[in-house]
Amino acid sequence: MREEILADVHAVARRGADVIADAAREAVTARGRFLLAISGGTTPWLMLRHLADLHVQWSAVELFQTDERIAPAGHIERNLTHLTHALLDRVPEPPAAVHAMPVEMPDYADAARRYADSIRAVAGDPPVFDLVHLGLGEDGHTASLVPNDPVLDEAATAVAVTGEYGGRRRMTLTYPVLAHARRILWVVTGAGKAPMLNRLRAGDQTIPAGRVRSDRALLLADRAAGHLSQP
Ligand SMILES: O=C1O[C@H](COP(=O)(O)O)[C@@H](O)[C@H](O)[C@H]1O
Repeated sequence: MREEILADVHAVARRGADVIADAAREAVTARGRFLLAISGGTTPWLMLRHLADLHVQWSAVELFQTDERIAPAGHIERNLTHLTHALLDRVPEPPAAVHAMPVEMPDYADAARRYADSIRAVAGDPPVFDLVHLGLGEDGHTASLVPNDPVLDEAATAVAVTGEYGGRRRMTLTYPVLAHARRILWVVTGAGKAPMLNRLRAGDQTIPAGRVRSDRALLLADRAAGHLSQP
């Protein structure tokens, strides 16, 4: 995994936006479209605000979600709510498509199947995203690949639903999809992430994030998260 340790959250957000915009230009030039999956939590939104200001051919971008909390439309805990405010409300033209995880459907298993179908229809089988953005939880989770959940062993499907985690069930992309991505962009900030980030960098497969393929990955971290622990 390549890595860049930057001064602070603002530098990470700006660099993350630049990396995504560059990847978009490259993908659009090479293949006429850019397939992007964005994670949730709290870290991505500053980066996406910067991204909205950069030159990207949005009409060639298909946007997917890496994970989503099962909650009503517009709920503050929904990643889509923040994605909308940070990016979709700000871009000069709408993306070609925004593929929101259908977490309002009553049958979660059916919802996951439908999302997997829509990914396959756009990104192929196995699906290949141009860029998947990932964050890192303080417990080592990434996307909603959360500790001690059967979702970690899902190899047969691109999308799965977790048990309750932090008060909500969640829908998530699974490891096989992440493994086929052309690029993975890790964006990790804050001192609270330092212990897990060190384990991720060490390739510790006992944490969920450590099981994501690392050879096509770029890590952007601020100094607070990215300082190396003493041996
Ligand atoms: O719950 C989640 O947490 C992780 C980490 O979020 P962060 O804001 O601490 O970076 C995130 O990557 C994931 O998508 C999200 O649902």
